[in-house]
Amino acid sequence: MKLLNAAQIRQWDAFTIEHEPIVSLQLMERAANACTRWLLQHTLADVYYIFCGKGNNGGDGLAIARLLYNSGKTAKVFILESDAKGSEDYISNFNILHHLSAIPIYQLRSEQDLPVIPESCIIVDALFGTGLNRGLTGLAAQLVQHLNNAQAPTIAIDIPSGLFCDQSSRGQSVIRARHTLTFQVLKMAFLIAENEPFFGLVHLMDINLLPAFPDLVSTPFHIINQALVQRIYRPRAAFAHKGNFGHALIIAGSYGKTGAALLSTRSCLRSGAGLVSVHVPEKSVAIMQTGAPEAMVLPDADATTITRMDYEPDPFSAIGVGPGIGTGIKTRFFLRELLERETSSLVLDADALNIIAENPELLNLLRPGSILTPHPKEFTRLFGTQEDDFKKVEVAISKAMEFNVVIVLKGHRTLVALPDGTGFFNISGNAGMAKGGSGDVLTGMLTSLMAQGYSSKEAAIMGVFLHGLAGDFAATARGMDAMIATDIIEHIGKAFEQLF
Ligand SMILES: NC(=O)C1=CN([C@@H]2O[C@H](COP(=O)(O)OP(=O)(O)OC[C@H]3O[C@@H](n4cnc5c(N)ncnc54)[C@H](OP(=O)(O)O)[C@@H]3O)[C@@H](O)[C@H]2O)[C@H](O)CC1
Ligand SMILES: [K+]
Repeated sequence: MKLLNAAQIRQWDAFTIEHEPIVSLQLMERAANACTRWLLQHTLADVYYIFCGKGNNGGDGLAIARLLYNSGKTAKVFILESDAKGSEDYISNFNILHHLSAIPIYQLRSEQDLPVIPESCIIVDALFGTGLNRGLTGLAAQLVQHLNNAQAPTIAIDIPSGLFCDQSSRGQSVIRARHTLTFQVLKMAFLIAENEPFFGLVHLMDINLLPAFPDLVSTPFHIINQALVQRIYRPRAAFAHKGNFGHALIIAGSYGKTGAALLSTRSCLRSGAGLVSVHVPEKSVAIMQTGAPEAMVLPDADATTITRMDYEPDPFSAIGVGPGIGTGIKTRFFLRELLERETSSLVLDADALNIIAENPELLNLLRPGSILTPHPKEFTRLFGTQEDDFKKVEVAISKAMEFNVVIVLKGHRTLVALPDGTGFFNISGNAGMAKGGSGDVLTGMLTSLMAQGYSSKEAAIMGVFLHGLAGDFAATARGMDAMIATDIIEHIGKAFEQLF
């Protein structure tokens, strides 16, 4: 699914008005109705303090005030005054409300006008939406601070006021909402980690914008959804045999970190590969054969670390390397040797990435189509510090292009950055997965998918989606606090079932 920017969303609005057709005031009414229904269903307050700017976001707020009043609620409206005369639909809604006279309207012209906000009310933030084109200053910034200091919860309409859709809002005055009721589609701002304090829980309000529009525009960003992954997924043929599903190799573990090897191997086994081998330090062999009897074990010559490749890499259709291997000198030599040899595509994770970060020339040895799976800290070690998280997305994509690899930048909204310059955000998964071992599970899954012949793009998109979905099932079964990486593995099967 395409991730549209603010300008494209406004064009979609205009497209719907022209082709449905619907007059824009009615589209605003549709939007306000959706928000009002949500407020009536999900909030218990009997008074709503509705703060409006003078654009269409403010127009939404005025319409919501009227609809809440019609449903028996008390609404008070506060207008952030400015020299602007107001958008057409704002003015229409203002006139309707003015004639109604039952809803008090207060004009905010200076700091003295900022109202005392009772704890028991609900604040509705309809100051600025997708039309924000500069940071908030003056009274607008003071009002935002005033609302953020209030005890009452804030519900933002479309996007928290002051938050830019498509660029960083670092250092800006932004509303901190408990919930955001956003129209039709997610905005990029909601997928970026640094914005977490602002948008709270995001709820999509379907306002029936015409579905034909997104096909008419191009965008570098996409959201990974079930439909996309279903298109990638290839059901297993009934007459297939294990030879049809590739042979995956996991290279992982060191003394005290055999668990990482076990998690990667188990998740690899659970993700469909025909055969799975695992290269571990010699001392880990018994643990691996007991913990993952379906896998074949290639013991390292060294007792406690990965040091040598005493086997030919040719039979393996994909190799995952890194979980728990450490960054010792022999392991570093091993990784260089692996990168220099002609092998199938690699999935590089954890300490493999840390070794590369310390020896950046190794980046030039990466085989095209390899997948790198850094978490934000590993990403910084590899590619330096960026001034904000939007920049991080930009750098991930430019590095994917430069080295012709797929970069999976892990996080709550994992980004799959592709060498063709596009980026795919994953929206499955939950905070219960923010625990040791989750990344090892992803490495195993990606290696398994690559081994089966999925391209690195397909494997990365499908893998992060299934990993998150398995995590969501694990959270349902065990709870976010109690769930562990093994629970994610246990639910990979159920995640696959959603693709049939
Ligand atoms: N697209 C949809 O699905 C629908 C959206 N709706 C709602 O409309 C808003 C977008 O409305 P818009 O009028 O385009 O913009 P805003 O209300 O966000 O902003 C209005 C004007 O405010 C000025 N502005 C921008 N930044 C600042 C600032 N930092 N300080 C002061 N003023 C600012 C700017 O005008 P200028 O002339 O001053 O540049 C904006 O134009 C969307 O978010 C939805 O809530 C529809 O109701 C339904 C469909
Ligand atoms: K808003």
